[in-house]
Amino acid sequence: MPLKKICCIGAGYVGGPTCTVIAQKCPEVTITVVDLSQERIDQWNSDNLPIFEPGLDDIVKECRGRNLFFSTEVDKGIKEAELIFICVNTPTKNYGLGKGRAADLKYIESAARRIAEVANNSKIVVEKSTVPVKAAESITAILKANTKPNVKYQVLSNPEFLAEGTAVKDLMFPDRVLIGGEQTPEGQEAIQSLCWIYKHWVTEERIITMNTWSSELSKLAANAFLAQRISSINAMSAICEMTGADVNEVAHAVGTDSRIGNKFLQASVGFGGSCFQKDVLNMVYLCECLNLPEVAEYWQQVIKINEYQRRRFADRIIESLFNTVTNKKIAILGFAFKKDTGDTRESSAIHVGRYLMDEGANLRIYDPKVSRQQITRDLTDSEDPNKVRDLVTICDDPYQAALGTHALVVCTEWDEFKTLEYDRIYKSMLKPAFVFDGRLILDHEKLMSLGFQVITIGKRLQRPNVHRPYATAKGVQS
Ligand SMILES: NC(=O)C1=CN([C@@H]2O[C@H](COP(=O)(O)OP(=O)(O)OC[C@H]3O[C@@H](n4cnc5c(N)ncnc54)[C@H](O)[C@@H]3O)[C@@H](O)[C@H]2O)C=CC1
Ligand SMILES: O=C(O)[C@H]1O[C@H](OP(=O)(O)OP(=O)(O)OC[C@H]2O[C@@H](n3ccc(=O)[nH]c3=O)[C@H](O)[C@@H]2O)[C@H](O)[C@@H](O)[C@@H]1O
Repeated sequence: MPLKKICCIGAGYVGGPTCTVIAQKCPEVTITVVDLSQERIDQWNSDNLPIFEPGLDDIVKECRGRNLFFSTEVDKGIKEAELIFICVNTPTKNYGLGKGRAADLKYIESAARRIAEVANNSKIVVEKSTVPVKAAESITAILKANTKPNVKYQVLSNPEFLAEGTAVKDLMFPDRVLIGGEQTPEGQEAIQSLCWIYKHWVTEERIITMNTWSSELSKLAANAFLAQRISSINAMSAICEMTGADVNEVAHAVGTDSRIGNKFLQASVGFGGSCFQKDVLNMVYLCECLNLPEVAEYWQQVIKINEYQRRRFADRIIESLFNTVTNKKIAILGFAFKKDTGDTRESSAIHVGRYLMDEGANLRIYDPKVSRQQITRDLTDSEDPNKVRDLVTICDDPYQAALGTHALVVCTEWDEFKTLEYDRIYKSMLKPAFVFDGRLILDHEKLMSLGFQVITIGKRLQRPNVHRPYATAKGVQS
């Protein structure tokens, strides 16, 4: 049951932090995280880790070179390990059958084929990546079809629930660890081996075991439920803006019902991140394949509302700025998909930025953790490569970003945005100076008292003589 050597294929947002925490909690186990990307591995072996996660640097320093190793020697890592985590990316397919909805399993498959090719003793293979139901069956089929004599495999599903920005905390104190496996003696033995790892720091009642398919579906279901809550509160925010209700008050009232709970009810410019959209689309595709069109449509609506929310927010900016943003300077505060991460995958800031650029706005962008290169890559229009050069300035601080602009747009809820010197910012902006708070994090009363015109999500902030073409155009009294 006790394991000595583990390999993790994929040194990304999941593989890196997960194995770092396992290495810290299981000092008697050696863990090698392997990746095809030399650049990523070099970064993991440097003082500049490839991802920003609060608390991660210290643990990496503690374990690296002791029982935690980062390497590009994929085959060696596989050969030596008794248990292999597959933590490769599973993006939405952008070609062929299921394009735009199905998960692309090519990285999973190539990892499985590599294992089958080089393994010369038995392995437990753990699917940690988020995958469609029955992916473990495909991995098993690939492994078994290529099995060498005396090599046996057990494939487990052990989905990861960490959120970026809180990865270390989530890994140290998980709500639950989920392990799915075959309901056979060999399957149960493999499950117990993986349980042995987690039991180093997770109490037994938080380790849930079940059959493989339930485990795979539970991960998709959890993300779909979370995304659905955000779309539900964002749908409410649209009603609030039209009626005078306040979405924070509604969220509070709804969330105090203990059956509903108060988490994930923060209205916003829309959810981003590499997983919610991908996993809900994956669920939609699964339902379509299972000939469940009504169920597919139900989950598709979660994505539709998210797209609607981003578009609606951008439209409010344009309408409030007297129906045109052409040649206007707009400061974007925050580019990451949420605070405390440098990740921009599917960030709503990208979508809002692109909508405004399509209208000819000049963007001045500031984010404390996202690199210039990343912002440039995210906003580059392949059909018009000069657009970013002409319309985007990336700034080193929020004051520089705000200088000479018509409006500030908060896209990420970074704590530092709450305590900026807004009187100084107001003075440096063109008048009327607008603030669009896409995260409901600012002190709106204070901003209005400084002279700002403030527009936010899910709430109408009234001031006499405030220009509100958005509200009046929709027939609402201001
Ligand atoms: N990012 C997150 O917060 C979470 C992600 N997940 C899931 O975990 C999986 C991984 O996600 P991330 O870590 O964000 O992806 P990522 O893109 O950051 O990392 C994946 C890594 O796998 C490497 N890779 C791909 N194929 C390989 C191969 N055949 N051999 C060796 N290395 C290979 C890539 O070079 C890359 O560095 C996805 O399925 C995702 O849905 C689950 C929970 C949280
Ligand atoms: O499978 C995954 O990848 C992970 O996806 C999410 O984690 P993550 O995307 O890192 O971050 P979240 O905190 O869930 O936020 C996602 C997006 O929703 C937004 N959000 C979140 C909560 C909320 O109330 N309102 C809201 O708009 C965030 O700003 C962010 O853009 C889940 O929370 C994790 O449990 C899961 O493991």
